[in-house]
Amino acid sequence: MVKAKAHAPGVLVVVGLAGLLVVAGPALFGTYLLNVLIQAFFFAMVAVTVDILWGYTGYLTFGQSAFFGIGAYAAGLVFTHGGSSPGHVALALSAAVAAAAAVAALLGWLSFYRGASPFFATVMSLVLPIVLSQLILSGGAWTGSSSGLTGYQSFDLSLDAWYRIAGMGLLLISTLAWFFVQSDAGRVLVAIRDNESRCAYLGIHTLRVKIVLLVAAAIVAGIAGFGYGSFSGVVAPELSGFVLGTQLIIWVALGGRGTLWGPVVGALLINVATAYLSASLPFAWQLILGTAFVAVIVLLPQGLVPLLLRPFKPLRALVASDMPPVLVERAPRAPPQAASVPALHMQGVAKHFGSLKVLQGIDLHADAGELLGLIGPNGAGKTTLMRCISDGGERCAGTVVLCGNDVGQLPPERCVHFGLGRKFQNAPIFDSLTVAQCLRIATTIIERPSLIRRARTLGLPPYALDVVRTTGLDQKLDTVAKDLSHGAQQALELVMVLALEPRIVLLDEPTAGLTRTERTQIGSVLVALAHRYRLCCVLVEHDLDFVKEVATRIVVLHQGGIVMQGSFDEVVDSELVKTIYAGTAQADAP
Ligand SMILES: Nc1ncnc2c1ncn2[C@@H]1O[C@H](COP(=O)(O)OP(=O)(O)OP(=O)(O)O)[C@@H](O)[C@H]1O
Repeated sequence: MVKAKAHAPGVLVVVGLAGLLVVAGPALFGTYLLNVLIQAFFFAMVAVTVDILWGYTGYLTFGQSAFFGIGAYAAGLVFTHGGSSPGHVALALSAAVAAAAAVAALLGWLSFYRGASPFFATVMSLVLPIVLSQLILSGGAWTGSSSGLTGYQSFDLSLDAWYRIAGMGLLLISTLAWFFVQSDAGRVLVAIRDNESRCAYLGIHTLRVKIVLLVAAAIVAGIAGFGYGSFSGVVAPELSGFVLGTQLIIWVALGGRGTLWGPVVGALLINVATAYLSASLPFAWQLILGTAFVAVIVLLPQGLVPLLLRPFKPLRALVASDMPPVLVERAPRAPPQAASVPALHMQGVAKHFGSLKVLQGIDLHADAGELLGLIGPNGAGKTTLMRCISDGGERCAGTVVLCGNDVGQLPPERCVHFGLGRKFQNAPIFDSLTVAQCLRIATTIIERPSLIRRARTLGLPPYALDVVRTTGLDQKLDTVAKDLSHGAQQALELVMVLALEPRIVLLDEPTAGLTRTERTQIGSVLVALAHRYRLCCVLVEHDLDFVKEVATRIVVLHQGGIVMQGSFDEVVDSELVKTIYAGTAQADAP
């Protein structure tokens, strides 16, 4: 069983100091500043959610203000039209949470469907606050229309108590968010931001992850809005509008996207500065703010907080330990299918792009322990065939059965659960992650990642561990993946595929760009995978010498059809294959 690693205790010191400031605040600040800070605390909670969605997951959203507005209006409406008894408070809070969650689930479902671009999701997030503001404006006396709702009673609390509640709430949310983004689950978000389609081929249901995250972020924003509406005794359509949604993004960008500290500092600083300066500089203040935003984006794309914290970089280790995990061997799970079930069975598979027929009538069968070399001239359809095997949505006709499971129209993440692993030609490894973190992401479907911790050990099946050791990756676990040599990146990509414990492995030109030594290493790894560990490997390769060394059977693809199968000698001695490679064969060759 993998044990979890606690974060360095330094973070507790930071949290303790912030907690002291929250407790001592009422003795230090005047009434006006306390009022401003309480409101800023509620806004900062939402800014933290924007940072998790945008900074860590790559989803630029203008819609978090809508959830804040939903929470604020839940308080305003219930307290105005019902009352402020404990039952009404519970009703308002439940309404804030339930409505924010429901709207977020709907928005996520509409925004993150398969094939939707990030730009589309951002546009959808822009639409939500606009629609919600219009609904509030058309609510008449019930919602207070453009004037909003004012003067309702909520909790009977002193200013000091509000300050401490809001401050502690912000501290709690920021601390939980910090543990989350540092955890193994938090690394999954970064992987989605870096390369979402690669995550799908590691079996991660990215759409589900994003929807769940959006719902959680909406609930936090809804609770913050409820707090704001209860404290201020005023709610207005602007609280759910897209201007606030844009301001949230500005606060996050100014403070430092993807840092968590940055959005909190950005939100507090700008809200306090606005409260003091907007009165004395009513016309210039927005201009100053806009200019500062542009200047930071251009000159300090990382934001202000990373710049301010740079001198303290050596102390970072006290707050977050980046020690790589210890690699351990993990016994592979028993395959759910009997050994007699073929690893791959394809029948009548076809693919066309408009009128261009790229694959036609492909019938292919491969068993466990086979190493199939798929060869053919450029444009023969080899990569397209790989895509049809690994993604049910790719082919236009025919069936693909993986380890006894018909893939139907299922997306890649579901095919992975049938035992499929696909290694891409250009190793699209996650840029911001280290080797160890990439490997951890690759084990997501085997070991559910913790939401608050990083595991201290990393379990890999024996064949994956063999590759790690023979290629020296175990010495580079804390190296950022994009800084590896091409050969090491290819090896990492292969280990990530093997960490899934696949029964069938697709490899697209695994030797491209490798040195002779690396090529030999990969060759022996593939032979061991097929013969010793009984995996079925399908290899697309232009290097015929390499294919000869490793493949047990050769399949020749030409103009979208399989024209020949057999041993290497049978294939290379064939007149048909010679003509194909000489470029004179016809599409209707046998
Ligand atoms: N998205 C696409 N839209 C239109 N045509 C495409 C698309 N993808 C591939 N093709 C065409 O399909 C044919 C087969 O392409 P594919 O990449 O599968 O060949 P290949 O055998 O892998 O070639 P190579 O060895 O050069 O990688 C080519 O003619 C290619 O131009």
